[in-house]
Formats: sequence, C-alpha cells, structure tokens
Amino acid sequence: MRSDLQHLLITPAEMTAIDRAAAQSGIDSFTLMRNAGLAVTAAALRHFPDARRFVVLCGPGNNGGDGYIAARGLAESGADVAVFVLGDPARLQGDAARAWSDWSGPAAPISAFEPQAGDVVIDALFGAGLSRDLPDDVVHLIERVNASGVPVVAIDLPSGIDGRTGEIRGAAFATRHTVTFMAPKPGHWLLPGRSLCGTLKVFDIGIPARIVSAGAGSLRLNAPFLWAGWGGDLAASTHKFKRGHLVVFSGDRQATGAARLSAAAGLAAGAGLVTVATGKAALGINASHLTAVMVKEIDGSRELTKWLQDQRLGSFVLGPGFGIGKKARDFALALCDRSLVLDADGITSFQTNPGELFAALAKGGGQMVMTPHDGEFARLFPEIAGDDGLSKIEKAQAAARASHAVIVYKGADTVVAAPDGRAVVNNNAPPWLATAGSGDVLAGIVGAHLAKGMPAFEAAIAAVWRHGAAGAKAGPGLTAETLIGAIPPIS
Ligand SMILES: NC(=O)C1=CN([C@@H]2O[C@H](COP(=O)(O)OP(=O)(O)OC[C@H]3O[C@@H](n4cnc5c(N)ncnc54)[C@H](OP(=O)(O)O)[C@@H]3O)[C@@H](O)[C@H]2O)[C@@H](O)CC1
Ligand SMILES: Nc1ncnc2c1ncn2[C@@H]1O[C@H](COP(=O)(O)OP(=O)(O)O)[C@@H](O)[C@H]1O
Ligand SMILES: [K+]
Repeated sequence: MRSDLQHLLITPAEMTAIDRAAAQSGIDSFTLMRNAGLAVTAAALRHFPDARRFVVLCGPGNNGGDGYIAARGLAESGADVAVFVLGDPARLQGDAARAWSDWSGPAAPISAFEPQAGDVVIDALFGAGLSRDLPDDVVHLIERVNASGVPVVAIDLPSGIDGRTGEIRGAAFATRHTVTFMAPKPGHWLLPGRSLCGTLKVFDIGIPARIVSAGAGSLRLNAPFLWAGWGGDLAASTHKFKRGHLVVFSGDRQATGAARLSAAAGLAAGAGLVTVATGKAALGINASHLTAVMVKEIDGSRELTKWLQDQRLGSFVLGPGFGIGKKARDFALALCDRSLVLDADGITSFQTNPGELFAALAKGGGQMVMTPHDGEFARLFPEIAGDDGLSKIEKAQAAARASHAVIVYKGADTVVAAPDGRAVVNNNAPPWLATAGSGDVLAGIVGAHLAKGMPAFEAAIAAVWRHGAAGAKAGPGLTAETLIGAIPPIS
C-alpha cells in the first residue's frame, strides 16, 4: 500500500460507509468477512502455537461473524476450540448469520465461560459497532478474563473500546494482539484505547485502495511523508537568513530558562538565527547564559512594534516562562499577523477572554500554532474540553476551527488539528518526555519550522514527530537539555 494509505485513520462511521461502497462496487461482503476471520485464525496460530484451547467469544453483530469464521478456521487447523456467544445466535443477520451457520461446533452462553490455564481468548464480542456502554454481564466477563491473565487476541478492536474516541465503555479487554482491517481506527491510537490493543496488525481484507481512500476523511497517523519536501539537504548556496530567524520571548528575571530552552531547541532544529527578546531586568541573565543565540532588549509593546518592522524576523515563540497577563496578551495580539507559536503562559493569558485572540486571528495575515496541554486547553476552550461526547481528535478540530489556529493538543497521544479539519495523531513519543521543559523544546522546534517558511500545520506535525523521535533517541532519564541534543535532522 502507498504510505498515504498506510497512515490513514478511519472512523467506524467512515468504515461502515466504505463497506457499503465496496458492496455497491460488486465486492462480496461475505468474502471480506471470511478474509477478516481467517486473518485472525492465522494470527492466533502464529502467536500462540502452543495454546491448549482457543476460546472464541462471539457477539451479536459482524464482529461476532468474524469470530465464527476464525473459530472454524482454528478447528479446521486441528486446534481445540470452544465458542461462547452473547445473545441468541438465531437472531444474527446477514453475513454474521451465514458465518454462524457455517460453524458446526457447539456454542455455550458467555456466562458459562471460566478462563483456564492454557486458554487463548479470541475477542469477537464488539468491534466498530459498539454504540453504548457494555451491559453488566459483559463487563463482569471482561473483568474475569483480564484478572485471569489469559492472553486475548481482539478482532478489530478490544471489546469495550470505542473505535471513534478510544474511550472505555464500561470495561475493555487488555489484549496481547489486535487484528484490524484495512486501516486503524482512532480508538487504536488514542488513549486509553492504545494501551489495551497490544500489538496492532492491520490486515488487507481486499477492499480496493481507491475505495478506502475515497471514503477516508482527513485524519492521519503522523509520519514524515506528510511534510515531504520540507526536509532534505540544505542547498549549497543557503545562508542563515534563508534558514529563518526565530525570536523567543523571555520571562522575567526569575523565569528565563524556559525561553532559553525553546531558543536552543529552535537553533538545533534548524533555524538560521535565534534571538531571545528579553526585558531589561532579565537582559544580563539571558546574555550571560547564551552564546550562539542572540539577545535583544524588548521591554514593551512600543519597542516590539518598532522591531517588528524588520521582516526578516520569521517566527516567534511566546509563552514559555513569560508570565501571565496583559503584557503577554499585548505581545500576542501584536504578533497575530506573523508566524507565532503560542505556548504555556501565552495561552493562559487569554483565559478570561479567548474571543479577543480568536478575533485577531480571524482577520488573517498570519499563522498561529498553539500548543496546549490538557490544563491549558481547558482554560482556552472550556466548553469543548467539557464535552464528553467528543474524542480528543474532535476536540482539537473544534478548537482549531474556533480559534483559527493550528492546535497541538499535547499529551501521550498528541493530536494536531488545523482549522480546515486536517488532523493527525502522533504515536512516536515515549513517556519519559513528560519532564519539565519538554514542552518548551517542542515550541522551539515548531518555531524553527515556521521560521524556514513551513505552513503552520506541517510545521506543527513535523515538530511533534521530531520531538518524539528525539525523546526516543535520548532515552529514559532525558532532561530538556539532553532532548535538544537528540533532535534528529528533519526527514
Ligand atoms: N471492512 C471491514 O472493516 C469489515 C469489518 N468486519 C467486522 O464487522 C465489525 C462491525 O460489525 P457491526 O457493525 O455489526 O458491529 P459489531 O461491533 O459487531 O457490534 C454491533 C452489534 O452490537 C450491538 N451493540 C452495540 N453496542 C452494544 C452494547 N454496548 N451492548 C450490547 N450490544 C451492543 C449492536 O446492537 P444495536 O446497537 O444495533 O442494538 C449490534 O447488534 C467490525 O468490527 C469487523 O469485526 C468484517 O466482518 C468484514 C469487513
Ligand atoms: N506520557 C507521555 N508520553 C509521551 N509524551 C508525553 C507524555 N507526557 C507528556 N508528553 C509530551 O511532553 C511534552 C510536555 O509538555 P508540557 O506539558 O508543556 O511540559 P513543560 O511545560 O514542562 O515543558 C509535550 O510535548 C507532551 O506531548
Ligand atoms: K472485538
């Protein structure tokens, strides 16, 4: 498959529409189900050749249908198989009913299942069609299986994970392996879903790529092909101004380190020049700590406005350690028609009147990347943050639309969204990135990308990816300083 197809994320609703389009194009839906079920048979046998018994738990929809096919495949390969069903299989419909009728072995109700040593559970209870919280009997079954420690292979999604949001609907299997079809769903990569999927295998069951890509939205898994053309070798004729001039605003005397981390990260990430703009009180502290990074005294809005006449100043980072208040708001508003990364205190400064910022951005002329973590996101977008019906992706998309900025909604499952609806989920960040100053480093990398002229969305997703890759390279025990040293070349 082409890399742009490999990195699609498809919501359950989109997948349903793709299935329908496949059927309309003449593809036999039972063939797709058979391919799906037999892919699970193969995965189960490959991962657990020594299983004493495969226990297939089959639900009331097509996920259950996949389970009956998998059960038959396992039995035909000579394995010991037991099938337990949720609900009355006589009420199954369509392909699932056919798969059930092809299963010639016994089936007992799920209440009869007691996990035993040597069992391997094939979870075919619910997949993309999970539409509400699980009933109590299923919750108890899942809790029993999880507590028993028997390995679980999930078909499509671990039952209980909402494929759209990654949320747990009452309980969910903690699986060793998940086999999904054609493309991953958001729930495979958003937390907590991601932590319960085990290894994820995406299996091509035969829907043509053109139907899949036509039915997919604008959601992707973050990967370098998404910013292709912005990396690569430098031209021999380049000079530092061509590589871009990044400005980072420093906080006051007692809070200057964060800006220096952003500045150093921006330089390491490829900005040709980096200047820390600082008030007079902190000028000496900044100057004594900086070498390749330059220092410029900027005390108030008047000096800033004058300095901004220099159009070679390519991008700005405002927020790390800056302090919350009017000065941050004034500076940010003065920079709305430039390329600005608004982080930390820069975001929080607009808590009481975010509309002031959004209105300035709506005028256009500039580009902004905002980099909130959960707390900052809730300060600027309280209604979106409080809407439990939305996934993290949908929240980031709604915030980007409302603010006219690219939103980097940080966390272990960072989501980047653009006002036009494009969004990526990032999956290369190790947990040891959760350390003081790590976000300042990210802001500096975004700033370096904006300084070299990258569009805001590409600048943001490339930065999130490089930040994650730097974290993986620096390893556990990294500090913000060692993270900067590990930033890989832009690919
Ligand atoms: N192209 C592909 O990817 C292919 C995908 N395939 C497979 O199809 C799967 C999707 O199948 P699906 O749409 O039938 O949904 P599925 O997950 O079986 O559940 C629906 C049933 O569960 C019920 N139900 C829902 N929530 C419930 C709850 N909390 N508690 C109790 N019941 C609940 C719901 O009831 P209802 O909401 O209608 O009342 C309905 O009866 C997909 O995951 C993959 O495995 C392959 O076969 C072929 C190609
Ligand atoms: N558990 C985690 N796994 C991966 N990345 C994480 C995790 N926790 C935080 N991060 C990343 O680390 C960075 C922390 O940023 P932030 O919360 O602003 O910290 P700080 O203000 O200390 O710099 C973000 O890029 C975030 O996505
Ligand atoms: K499942």
